[in-house]
Amino acid sequence: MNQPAPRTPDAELSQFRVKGEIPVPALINGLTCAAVPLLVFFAWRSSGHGDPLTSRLLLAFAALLAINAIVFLSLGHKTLQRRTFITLIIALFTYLAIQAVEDGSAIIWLFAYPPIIFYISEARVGILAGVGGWLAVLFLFSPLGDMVFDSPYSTSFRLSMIIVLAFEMATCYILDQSRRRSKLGLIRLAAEFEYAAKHDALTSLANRREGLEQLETEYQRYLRNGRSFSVLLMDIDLFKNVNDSYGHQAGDDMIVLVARTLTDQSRKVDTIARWGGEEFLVLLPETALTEAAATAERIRSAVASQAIDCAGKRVTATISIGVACIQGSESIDRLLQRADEALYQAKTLGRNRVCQATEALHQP
Ligand SMILES: Nc1nc2c(ncn2[C@@H]2O[C@H](COP(=O)(O)OP(=O)(O)OP(=O)(O)O)[C@@H](O)[C@H]2O)c(=O)[nH]1
Repeated sequence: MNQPAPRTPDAELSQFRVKGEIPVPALINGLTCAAVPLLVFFAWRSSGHGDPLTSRLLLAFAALLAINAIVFLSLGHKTLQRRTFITLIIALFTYLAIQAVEDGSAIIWLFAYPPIIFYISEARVGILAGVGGWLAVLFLFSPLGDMVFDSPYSTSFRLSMIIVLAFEMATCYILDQSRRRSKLGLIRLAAEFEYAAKHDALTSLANRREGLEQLETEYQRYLRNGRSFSVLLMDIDLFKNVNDSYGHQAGDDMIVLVARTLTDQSRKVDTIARWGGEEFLVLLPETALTEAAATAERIRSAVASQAIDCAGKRVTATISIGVACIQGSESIDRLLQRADEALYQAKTLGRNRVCQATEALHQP
């Protein structure tokens, strides 16, 4: 009965955006806008330094980043945009490091890599890409890397770079985890608020507002496809006596017991709502009057067979039910009014019974 509020798995975090958060595609486009002129500038400098290969490659990276942004703006494919961007920046940073572009100072741009990679990827990918990048730099600066690439970096620069990069990776990871946890907390809070707004706190059934919403949805479906639906309006008999004789807590227990019985006796497609204090409404989609009356009878009999325990005493309850099936072009209000009239009839006929709102007697 006490269903928890819906939970959001970590993997689905990226599908939600909290207010104020920069969307990943927008961040990538922004970084692209900043990177393209920078790359063109450094390409121009490399050309001036007599390094046409680096110049051409930097221009190629600039062009590919721009194309990636244009493809995203035309197709809107977020995953393609993100993966292409990650691939391009990994290739770019690798080239900057290995070729010691700008007399080796271009490797400092590597510090931009961890915050970007953690922000735009899932946590797992961020860790893999971050640690992978750091290990690649470690290899480049190792004696083995020296043999392969012959880098010009000094020993003290290598040492500082490796340590500071590891420090930055760890800091980015911690901050990113904190950001993700905060976001998850906000999403869960929003889900709990939404759940509380639609459900009754005592029984966890839909509340009256949610019941009316479902009724409206079913009504619109009926207007479209003509498939009738029915409602059961029910009320616990002489409930005031339970409160007066056994206390308010016993009354609450009785309400919970009836709610649980209704849930057990209904289909998954039915909506069960706590309509008022000791009043409930069951919405039966695609159900005619005869079928609805049979369901009501089954519910009535199930409730009558249950009891709550009050200080060792078995206290039973009965309910009266009014059944109505939508007809013609009547409104929801009119349908509920007919169900209410049938419920009133069940009460006046002696309670613990089901009464149908017959079409002949109750034309809209
Ligand atoms: N324990 C408890 N009592 C409630 C709750 N909501 C409403 N009630 C009580 O339910 C009682 C409803 O009583 P009435 O409307 O007079 O009807 P009844 O005694 O059920 O009699 P009939 O409907 O004519 O069979 C009132 O005493 C309300 O105080 C609730 O959430 N918990």
